[in-house]
Amino acid sequence: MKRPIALSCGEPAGIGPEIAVKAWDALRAELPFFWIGDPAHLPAGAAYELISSPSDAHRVSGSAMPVLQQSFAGSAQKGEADSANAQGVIDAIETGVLLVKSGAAAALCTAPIHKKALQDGAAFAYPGHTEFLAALDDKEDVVMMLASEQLRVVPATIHIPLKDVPNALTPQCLESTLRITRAALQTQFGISQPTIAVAGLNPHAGEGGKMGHEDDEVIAPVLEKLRAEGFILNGPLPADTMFHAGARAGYDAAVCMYHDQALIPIKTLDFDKGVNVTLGLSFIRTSPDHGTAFDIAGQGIANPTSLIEALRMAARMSDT
Ligand SMILES: NC(=O)c1ccc[n+]([C@@H]2O[C@H](COP(=O)([O-])OP(=O)(O)OC[C@H]3O[C@@H](n4cnc5c(N)ncnc54)[C@H](O)[C@@H]3O)[C@@H](O)[C@H]2O)c1
Ligand SMILES: N[C@H](C(=O)O)[C@H](O)COP(=O)(O)O
Repeated sequence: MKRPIALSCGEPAGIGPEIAVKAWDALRAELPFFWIGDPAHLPAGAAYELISSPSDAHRVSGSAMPVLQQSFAGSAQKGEADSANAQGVIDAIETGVLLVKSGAAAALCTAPIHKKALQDGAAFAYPGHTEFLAALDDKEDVVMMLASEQLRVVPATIHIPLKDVPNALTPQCLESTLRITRAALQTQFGISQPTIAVAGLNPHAGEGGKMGHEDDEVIAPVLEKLRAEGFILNGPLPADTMFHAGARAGYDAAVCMYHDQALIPIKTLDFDKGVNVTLGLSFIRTSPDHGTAFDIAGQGIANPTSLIEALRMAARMSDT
């Protein structure tokens, strides 16, 4: 019997609860998951049933969304985070991690959190799930990949101000990112000899040093070192010509130098079906590629497709 996937509820004031119910309705006959959250945050009339253990998810899933109750101290006014809920949001993620690490759940999928709300309400010390999960899993280096059928992208630096990117782009950071990315392409995506395109940092990949030196002095030497180990790497490439269809046909994943250099192309190409997957953890974790969408929360119009694809990817990657 397939082990269920744990879905943490994310920010109650966001669209997480409503897309969870929509995802359950779409996947009820395909894959089992249980939602870690407070049923009071679900849309009125949602079909749910409380469970006491992940092993109950199968029995329930065909007719109702299985819910593992998580308590919250605040209200859940859609569209406006209540900082009193911050600890409950964090606890739901930690419960999911415990259950996946114990083997009770096959993988963890996380609904969107509102990072500032967690920082304000619970002094959350992490920029996002990725860094928090790495700490919970005692992993120094993990990688955030955004993946869809059209493109896989990895930013070498994530949730830091743009002005801090050049200093954060150390040879160690880039080498670790490339090693984790290649290993995941081989083991999780079944590509034995993956080709990875690597973006430059500067316009025109530095134009031979005329527009910056990181491309020639930091990025290129790392690529040379790894090519000597058998990595198939293209770059450093001018980022503005890496993502058209013809370019994408030439590689299996693109490693970029900072958050938006990676996320703009995939969210432009495939916002509805993009999935965020964390590589380098001891367990499988995926999430939708979007956030809490406060501007539409509670209107019942949120698109569940990215969450559905995130749950499907978690199931595929965990062979559940
Ligand atoms: N995986 C995550 O936990 C995650 C991912 C991205 C952003 N965030 C957080 O979410 C908060 C808001 O971020 P943001 O405004 O930059 O991005 P966002 O994705 O929440 O919203 C951007 C725009 O896309 C729309 N949108 C997003 N998801 C949608 C969906 N499923 N269906 C229909 N429309 C959708 C929103 O209505 C909004 O107009 C921030 O706190 C951010 O840190 C969390
Ligand atoms: N950076 C991602 C995005 O913009 O879609 C998202 O915030 C993921 O962050 P975490 O999974 O680390 O919360």
